[in-house]
Amino acid sequence: MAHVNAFPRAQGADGPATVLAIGTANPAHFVDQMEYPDFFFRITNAENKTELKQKFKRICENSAIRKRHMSLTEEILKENPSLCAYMEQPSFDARQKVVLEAVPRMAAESAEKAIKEWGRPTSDITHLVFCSAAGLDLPGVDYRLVQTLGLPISIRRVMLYNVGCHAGASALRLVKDLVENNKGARALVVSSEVNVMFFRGPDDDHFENLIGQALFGDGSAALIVGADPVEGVEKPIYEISSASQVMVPESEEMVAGHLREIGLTFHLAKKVPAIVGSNIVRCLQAAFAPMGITDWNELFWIVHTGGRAIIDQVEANAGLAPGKLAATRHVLSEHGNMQSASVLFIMDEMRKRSAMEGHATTGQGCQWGVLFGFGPGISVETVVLRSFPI
Ligand SMILES: CC(=O)CC(=O)SCCNC(=O)CCNC(=O)[C@H](O)C(C)(C)COP(=O)(O)OP(=O)(O)OC[C@H]1O[C@@H](n2cnc3c(N)ncnc32)[C@H](O)[C@@H]1OP(=O)(O)O
Repeated sequence: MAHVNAFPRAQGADGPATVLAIGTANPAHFVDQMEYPDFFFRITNAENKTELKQKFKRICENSAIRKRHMSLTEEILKENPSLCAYMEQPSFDARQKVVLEAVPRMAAESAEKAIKEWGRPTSDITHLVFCSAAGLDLPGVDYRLVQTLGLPISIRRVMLYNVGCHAGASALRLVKDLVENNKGARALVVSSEVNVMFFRGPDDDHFENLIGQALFGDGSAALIVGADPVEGVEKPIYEISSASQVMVPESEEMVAGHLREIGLTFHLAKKVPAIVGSNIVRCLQAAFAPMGITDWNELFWIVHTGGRAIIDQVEANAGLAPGKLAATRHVLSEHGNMQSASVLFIMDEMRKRSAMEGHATTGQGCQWGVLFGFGPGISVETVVLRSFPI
């Protein structure tokens, strides 16, 4: 009988996990946030709900969102009236049809961009982490990506499916463990999100549905992550220095989603922004105790674009100077809430604007940074990043 020592033991990397490339993609179609209330109430045959429309309009105006990219075009919505109903008609099949085309297409596009920036052959990719909150299909989008991108069939795949908005940060936490414990590993991390599962018409008694209709947009982001970058070949962007997760006590139904024949119904409590805000300093203290950092303005910041009020609460509770959340607010404005992809988009925006503004590091001149992912329950992911010189 073979002894257990006959199996090769994984050897750890020397250094920490490092982001080596980032790519993003969105559907070409987008909606102007100021024009959206007229479109939304027209396409859902709800123009008689004038008071509700006025309130929706105010929320769109206060959302700090300029535009959102969407897979759902007017043509698709007209062809599938069940998507425009509130909850009267089963619509799961119609939703799945859009999801099954859009999610892998955007995923492949963002991954191709990341691989191109990275500059090494796809045969060097050893792990694939894929996350999405949209739809279910087997084999999953991870499998399809291996085929489309020509990745090795021996690639080690992990799916983070229907985790929620914090999954982009969860993927960073997971990939840190994967690449630091497998010497030479190179992981492709892909998030691809569409808001197709929960698009629906308005209802007088369910205002939180309309909050969601005002916030979410579609997008995909991909990263290449590995430890010990090869000098002269790979260009490090951020080190993933630590990653932790916490469940906010007694928050089970604060943010919740339930998948039914009518698609995904969700619950958003009014106090979500306040609760997220009141937990921020505790998470920062735990994450930055090893470095002795207590001034949160010393950090560069990446915050999930849950909604303008959530970002405001984080800013106020951490006592941040104006401009600290500029990259986050820019992604909110241009894309809305792209669920798990949002924080990965902000990582990209942060390094690009750092270079454009002439900063010394990829973190707007700061050495250390924090990335916050928020999701259902209320789950909070805190990731400590270290920038690199530009
Ligand atoms: C945890 C995560 O972050 C994970 C996720 O991504 S899930 C999505 C999380 N996002 C949210 O929960 C949205 C947070 N909210 C916001 O960002 C802002 O409220 C907004 C941009 C949507 C609107 O901005 P605003 O107009 O300044 O907000 P505010 O004045 O508080 O609310 C406007 C109205 O909506 C109502 N409202 C706000 N949130 C509501 C909710 N969750 N459910 C029902 N009604 C709500 C308010 O009661 C208010 O109604 P009245 O005008 O009748 O008083």
